Amino acid sequence: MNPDKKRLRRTMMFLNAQKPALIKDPYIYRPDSLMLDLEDAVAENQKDAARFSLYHALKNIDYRGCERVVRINGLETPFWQEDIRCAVAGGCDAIRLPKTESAADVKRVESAVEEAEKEFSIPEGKVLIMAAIESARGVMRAMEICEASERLFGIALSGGDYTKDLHTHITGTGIELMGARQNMVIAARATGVQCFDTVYTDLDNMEGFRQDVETIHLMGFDGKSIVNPRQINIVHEIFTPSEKEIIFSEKVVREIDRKRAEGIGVFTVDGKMIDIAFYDGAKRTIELAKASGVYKGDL
Ligand SMILES: CC(C)(COP(=O)(O)OP(=O)(O)OC[C@H]1O[C@@H](n2cnc3c(N)ncnc32)[C@H](O)[C@@H]1OP(=O)(O)O)[C@@H](O)C(=O)NCCC(=O)NCCSC(=O)C[C@@](O)(CC(=O)O)C(=O)O
Ligand SMILES: [Mg+2]
Repeated sequence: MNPDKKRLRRTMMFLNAQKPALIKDPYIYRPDSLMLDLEDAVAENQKDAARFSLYHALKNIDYRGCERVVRINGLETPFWQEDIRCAVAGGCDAIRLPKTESAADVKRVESAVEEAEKEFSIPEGKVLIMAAIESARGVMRAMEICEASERLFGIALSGGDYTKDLHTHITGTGIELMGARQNMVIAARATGVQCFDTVYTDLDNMEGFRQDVETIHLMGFDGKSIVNPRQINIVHEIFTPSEKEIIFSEKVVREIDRKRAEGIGVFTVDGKMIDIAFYDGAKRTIELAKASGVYKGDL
């Protein structure tokens, strides 16, 4: 398995691949992933120019550890195959397929990526895939989409197009996204891939943004698509375990190991009932703290 499938992706920041001012140094904001967009941020008559900038940016800029995902145009357009060739030739880490509706959609992208890897002598399996789900049909097929390819690391909800398909709109309350969010995060967990929430476009409403991120964090998402560097710190703060959570998780892991050796199954830590069911969650918190660079312990 490509180890990058499981990498940390709290923030996945969109930027227009055509705009030199945006693509020249976005790593300075330290998002976990960059999503260089060839789709909706690029006007129809600018697709060639955007691909040209994208290729040169991927070839020449050191993005200093930020993952480089390229959002290609949809399969219903004449652009997507050339988008994949340019992205793979440039050395991207992953392809984001918009408007995914079925496993067959993912497989078409998988074949094109395989061909491009051969054509440009890229090691086989290097380029990963993520699928954005932007319709009711896609949400209902989330599980088959998650299982469509060994290269697929995750699925992402795209709320703008999805709510349009649902005959509603983004309200800021999250009510209109509830069913899709729940269905997608369950499908992702059931199949062992990651799950990402949609963008929040009301850029000046930071309190609303914080509430939105807190909600999706509690729902079990791995991270969020974002559109602006001002959104990064809030997502990282909420998705990075706090010192208190890390210390408690360490105690839980150590106590479960100790008590298990003594033949004791249920006990308390800091006044809270603990048994084996808490082990994996505590371990996950420690792994997340390590991946986020905030772990100082020795577990
Ligand atoms: C919104 C705005 C124009 C505001 O610009 P402003 O300049 O007013 O912002 P400021 O805050 O003033 O910027 C302060 C400094 O940060 C720099 N800076 C800003 N944004 C940056 C960035 N993204 N990357 C790097 N740098 C950035 C800026 O250059 C400045 O640098 P400097 O001048 O040096 O100080 C800008 O953010 C932006 O373009 N965002 C990305 C938009 C985009 O790609 N949309 C398509 C994807 S969504 C979609 O398609 C819907 C979806 O498909 C979604 C789904 O799939 O989930 C669905 O269906 O829902
Ligand atoms: Mg969209």
